[in-house]
Amino acid sequence: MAAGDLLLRTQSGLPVLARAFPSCLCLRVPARRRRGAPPLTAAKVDVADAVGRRVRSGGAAVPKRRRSRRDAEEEEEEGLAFSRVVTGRGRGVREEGVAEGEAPEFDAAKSGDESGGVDGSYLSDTRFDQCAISPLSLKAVKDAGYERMTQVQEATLPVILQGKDVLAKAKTGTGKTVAFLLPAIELLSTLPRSPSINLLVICPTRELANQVAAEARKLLKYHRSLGVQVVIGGTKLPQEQRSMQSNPCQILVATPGRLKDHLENTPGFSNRIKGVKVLVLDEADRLLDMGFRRDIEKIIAFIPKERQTLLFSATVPEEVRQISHVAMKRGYKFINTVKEGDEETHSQVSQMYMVAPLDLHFSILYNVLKKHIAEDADYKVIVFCTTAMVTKLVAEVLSQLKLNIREIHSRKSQSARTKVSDEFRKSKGLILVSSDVSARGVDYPDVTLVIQVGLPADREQYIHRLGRTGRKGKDGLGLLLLAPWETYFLNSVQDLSVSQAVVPTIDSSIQTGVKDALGRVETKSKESAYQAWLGYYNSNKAISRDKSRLVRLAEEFSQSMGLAIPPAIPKLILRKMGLNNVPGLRSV
Ligand SMILES: Nc1ncnc2c1ncn2[C@@H]1O[C@H](COP(=O)(O)OP(=O)(O)OP(=O)(O)O)[C@@H](O)[C@H]1O
Repeated sequence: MAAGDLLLRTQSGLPVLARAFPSCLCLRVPARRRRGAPPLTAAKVDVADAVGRRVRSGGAAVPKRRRSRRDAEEEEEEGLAFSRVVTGRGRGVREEGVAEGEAPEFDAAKSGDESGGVDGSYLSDTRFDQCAISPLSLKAVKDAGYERMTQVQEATLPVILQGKDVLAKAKTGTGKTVAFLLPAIELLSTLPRSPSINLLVICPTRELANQVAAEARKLLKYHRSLGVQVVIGGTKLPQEQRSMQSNPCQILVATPGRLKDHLENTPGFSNRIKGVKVLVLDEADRLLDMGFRRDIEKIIAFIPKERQTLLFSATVPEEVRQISHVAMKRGYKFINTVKEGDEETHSQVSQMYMVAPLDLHFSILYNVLKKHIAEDADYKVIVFCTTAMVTKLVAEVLSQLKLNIREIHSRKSQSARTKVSDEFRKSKGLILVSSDVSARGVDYPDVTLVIQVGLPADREQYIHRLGRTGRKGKDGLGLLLLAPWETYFLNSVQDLSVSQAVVPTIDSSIQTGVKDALGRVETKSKESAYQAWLGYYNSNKAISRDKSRLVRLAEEFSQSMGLAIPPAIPKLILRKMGLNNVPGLRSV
């Protein structure tokens, strides 16, 4: 342990190594918040009690496109789909023992040793060459550099090979993709060659679909008769149609919206899909939640009942188990590799939250990023924001502050998204400002810090976003930045090891820098961000109940961007949000 390192004890009692800032005098042991403990009281940092609240999805101008042609992901980010609601699933929480002045500063340095502190606990003792897979797959697995199976791979492979339906839960970054692809490819390799689609993998985002296809290509390296294709929104439909016609592949990876498009508009496609023997819902809980569920049900109606179905995710809320029969046979097997009493997040990822009024958020964000960059030359950060337009704004402000920023969200063209995603995967010394398009599944190696600004959509989204760091047993850091009125969210993560950090002292140079940067950002970006912010928080049941409070909070957000008065919003958008005639909102 290096000088200056301190041993933190997480809520689960596991020691986590953290290197404290020299300035951090009082580092306390984060206490475990227990289920059933009383609710959080006031925020413990010395900050003014701001008002406000944040909601899911906000929308600037709404383009006229048919719903069926769009991914639910896209709609949410544009504020059209308000079905997915931010909830702090109150379990009654007490914030234990974090007294004023006692919370540690956010430790912006990567915890663990220089190598990233790889621990092998996500791996099992079983080697791939010890299991019943074909020599062709084994060769490909070796070429990919995989020797031992991960725990979820070891647990699911034999069951899937037996032909059973499986619902599998395993922590983020522990190899779920190979866990479903490998046995499915084994099955496919025994089938006679045909132009049918035999394996259909559905993913909630385009980046994830591309990534799953890339992993499949690795595993198919020596299975020369099998091929994989991707169909995702944001690309040219006729091009995909032509490519499927000229080279029909047995494996199809798709996002739901585009898949439906092909079912409705591509001749012969619904026949090809009748050949599906294995259906995979990756990020199953997301695909079965209200945002996607109807699309998934429609798609499933086209697929033969006689099939094997595999549902994978790092989070499987009880509701998902209840409705899993939508996709699976009743006798399915639930394989949960998260041990009883263990947390759904990784113990080697230090999780902190900070509470501060909105008008400090840009400065805090800048401060934390600067410190992290100074501490870690190989920094690689993802900053998650609530909506596409808020993401754009935050990226613009941070770019103005001369940080090395890339931006990704649903309003970017697919080619720009793919370019940024590929670059971020390969790079270090980069900050990705992202909406929830990067929240699930995407495997960017060596992310050193994940910052979540504002209320995550729900507990699951918090876990998945955090899961972009600490993959494959490596160390990581997570920071959740909330306004005082957002702390109710902590109730829903009270069983995770999330500790409070004090708000750092923001010196005047940071404040001035942020103010100037905001001054250089176009008013249009701020207007769009305001509108999106309003839409997002308006979709939060708890907040939208009190419209005058919502309006007040939106005004606070508008002020935090340096606007003197909140922007006017097109009448049509206000009507779509159900906010027409709400006092305090201006319309055009
Ligand atoms: N047996 C293995 N040994 C070493 N690395 C592996 C093994 N299997 C998969 N990996 C690698 O582990 C990383 C994480 O895998 P993957 O993205 O499938 O995780 P995941 O569990 O699906 O994560 P998430 O919950 O975030 O979607 C990938 O880079 C993958 O190539």
